[in-house]
Amino acid sequence: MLTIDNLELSITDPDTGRVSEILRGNSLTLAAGEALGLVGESGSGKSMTLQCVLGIEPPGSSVGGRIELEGRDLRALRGEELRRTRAEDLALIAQNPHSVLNPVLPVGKYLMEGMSEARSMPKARARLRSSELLRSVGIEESERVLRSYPHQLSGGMLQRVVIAGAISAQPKLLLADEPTTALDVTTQAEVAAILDEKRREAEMSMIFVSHDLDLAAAVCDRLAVMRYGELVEIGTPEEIRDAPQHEYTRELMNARPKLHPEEA
Ligand SMILES: Nc1ncnc2c1ncn2[C@@H]1O[C@H](COP(=O)(O)OP(=O)(O)OP(=O)(O)O)[C@@H](O)[C@H]1O
Repeated sequence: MLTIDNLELSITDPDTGRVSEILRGNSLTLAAGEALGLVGESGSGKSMTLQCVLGIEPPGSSVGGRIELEGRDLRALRGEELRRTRAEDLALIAQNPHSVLNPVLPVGKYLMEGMSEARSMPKARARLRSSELLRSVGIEESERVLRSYPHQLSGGMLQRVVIAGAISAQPKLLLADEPTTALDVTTQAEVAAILDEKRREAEMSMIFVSHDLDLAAAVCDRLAVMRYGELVEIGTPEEIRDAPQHEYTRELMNARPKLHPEEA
């Protein structure tokens, strides 16, 4: 459903004129309903890859290559078609839920606005649906949460709200950028499990950016390993774990914390 072909990104510094090569001609495909984990160290270009899919790369960027969503050239879309594709077909779950939620609006309003825009739903129906959605991501006191402002809720709760909102728009492709990194460890596992469950139920495709190889392996069908802007290896979590082909993948595997000392 998604094809990325020879994606290149360079960014020119407006002050010095220096050009940095950020992505170096990467290609990958994603099947309908498939989850792909993008892993690799900080600065390897994971977030920038998502930004190119969304068409929100930083000023000074020059992008080469092609990104197709169900045969449509995403980077050629303009105006209303671009707006509609972003609202209906793609959804971003960012690391920090505060970057998505408006601090001066109750979270219920965020959910309802998303729904009314994407699905032209009447308000009362959208409110009921928001409450159902929150319960479906494990939030029991859904009415209280709908009335709460972002600063009144925990990070884990807010990320569940963002996931509920993303799923409700029934996008074709979820783009999750380190969605649990800012949460404490127990909440990380819960939120990742909810994202995984909801995505599978709705049969959505996902690109899951993470520096945590084990977490990505738990929620993804395949892993793509990035280093210095280059995609060095793609495989199933088992292939990556048991038979890594690239030296860097082996380093990444060895660098992860050992949960089970007998693995060492
Ligand atoms: N606005 C920007 N202008 C210029 N270069 C940038 C900009 N944002 C990021 N970069 C550079 O692009 C490269 C890739 O960054 P990116 O955020 O995609 O990495 P990442 O793999 O997602 O890492 P992290 O896990 O730290 O988010 C880095 O070298 C970074 O310094």
